[in-house]
Amino acid sequence: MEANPYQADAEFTAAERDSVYKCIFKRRDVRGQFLPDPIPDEVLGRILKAAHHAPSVGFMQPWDFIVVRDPMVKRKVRDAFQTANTEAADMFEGDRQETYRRLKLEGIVEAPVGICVTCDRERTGPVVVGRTHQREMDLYSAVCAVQNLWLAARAENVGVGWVSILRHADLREALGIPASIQTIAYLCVGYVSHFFQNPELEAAGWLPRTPLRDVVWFDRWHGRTGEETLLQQLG
Ligand SMILES: Cc1cc2c(cc1C)N(C[C@H](O)[C@H](O)[C@H](O)COP(=O)(O)O)c1[nH]c(=O)[nH]c(=O)c1N2
Repeated sequence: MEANPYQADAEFTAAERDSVYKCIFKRRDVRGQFLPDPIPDEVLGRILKAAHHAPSVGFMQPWDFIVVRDPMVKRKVRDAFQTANTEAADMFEGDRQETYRRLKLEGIVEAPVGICVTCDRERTGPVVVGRTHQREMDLYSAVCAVQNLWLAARAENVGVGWVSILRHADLREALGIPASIQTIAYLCVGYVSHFFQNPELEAAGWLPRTPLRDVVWFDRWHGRTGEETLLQQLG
C-alpha cells in the first residue's frame, strides 16, 4: 500500500501562525551587534536545512552554502568590502554621502560565521522547468534560500546581515569559488547583543518604510475602487 502523500499536522494553530509573523516582523539586518559566541552545530544545521528547503525553479536547488569561519578569509572579504564601500560612498552626493559614510554596513569580521550562498546555473543541465523563458529564475531561487535562512536564523535568535557591497570577483577570489559559479549573498551570521526594533536605514533617516497601501493595487489600470474592506486592512 502506498504511503499517504498528504501532510500530517498540516494546519497551523493561531499560536503557530503568530510565531511565523513574529519571526517575519522581528527579523532585522544585523551589522554591528554580533557577539563572538559560537553557534552550536545543531543550530547552524537547522538553519542550513531551512535554507535548503526553499522553493526553487524546476526543483533545481541551485545553491551551495559556503560556511566561513577562518578569520583570514573573513579579513579578505572585509578588505574587499572596504574597497567597494569607498567606491560606493563616492556615488552619493553631498549630505547623502556624509550620511552614507557614517552607516555601518557589515559585520564581516565580528560575526563568528560567514555564509556565502552561491548559484550553480548549470546544476541540472541547460533546460530547466520554469526557467525556459525567464533565465534569471535560478538566481531568484537562491535568493529564496537566503530568505529562508534569514528567517530560520531569527527564530533561533541568531542575527544575519547581508553584505552586497562587494565585487563578485573579489568574493569568489576570497572564498576560492570558481568563475562558473555565481555568488548570490555573503551573510554575516551570529548571536547578537540585541535586535533593533526598526530597520537601521529607517532609524538613520535614510528612507522610511513605504505604507503598504501605497504598493497594493487592484484592477488592471491600477485602480483602488471596489476593494474598500481590504484597503481598510492595509492601514
Ligand atoms: C539583496 C540585499 C542586499 C543587501 C541588504 C538586503 C538585501 C535584501 N542589506 C540589508 C538592508 O539594508 C535591509 O534589509 C533593509 O535596510 C531593511 O532592514 P531590515 O532587514 O528589515 O532590518 C544590506 N545591509 C547592509 O548593511 N549592507 C549591505 O550590503 C546590504 N545588502
